[in-house]
Amino acid sequence: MSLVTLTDVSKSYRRTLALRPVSLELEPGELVALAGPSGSGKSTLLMITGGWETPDTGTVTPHPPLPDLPMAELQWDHVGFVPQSIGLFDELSITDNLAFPARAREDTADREKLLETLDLAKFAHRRPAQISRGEQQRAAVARALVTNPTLVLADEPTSHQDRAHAELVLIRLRAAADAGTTVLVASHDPLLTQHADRTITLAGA
Ligand SMILES: Nc1ncnc2c1ncn2[C@@H]1O[C@H](COP(=O)(O)OP(=O)(O)OP(=O)(O)O)[C@@H](O)[C@H]1O
Repeated sequence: MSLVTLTDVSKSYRRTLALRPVSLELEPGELVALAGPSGSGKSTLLMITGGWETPDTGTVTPHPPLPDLPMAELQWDHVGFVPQSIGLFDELSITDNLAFPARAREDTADREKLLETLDLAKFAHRRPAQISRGEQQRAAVARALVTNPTLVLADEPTSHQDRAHAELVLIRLRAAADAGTTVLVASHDPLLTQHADRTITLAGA
């Protein structure tokens, strides 16, 4: 039984076709690479999957263990998100940025270990403005994983990483998938295919 079913979802913004109709099933515990040329709709598909954008056509259906609720209501408890824009709280330390999604959860990841795995331990008490863009991006990955979510949607999570740190990010996402989390990663990074179970490629214009 799949975790999420997308059926014929498509989206346009005025005259721009952002996403051609696409159907896909995400299975529990798989890491899926979402590829395709710039502008083919990868971010749009992630936003639709997470319920933050409404498709013009088609449906997004969660299946157990996801609750039968609109996808947008499942963030952060069930759905972790790594946005392209990173989107950390500026006024909170990295540790507190992780504490925020974890606040209502009993079963959360070990935050110290998570930060260590992503080479962030020494930045735990700094605020986002006091660390580099790549470090901020890895903190956004940690935030998405801290609740041990059922589904992670990650938009270009290695775009600000050097090769070694990109590997750390992908290894941690792979570990989440191996532990049962479904992970959908939009990326141009060729390293991703080495860690993914399969690749879905969106057609360009
Ligand atoms: N809010 C918006 N208003 C108008 N057009 C938009 C909006 N969001 C996305 N688009 C357009 O929709 C298309 C798909 O955008 P999207 O960001 O989903 O592509 P992408 O495959 O993620 O691109 P990239 O690889 O460059 O990040 C693009 O042509 C983009 O310009």
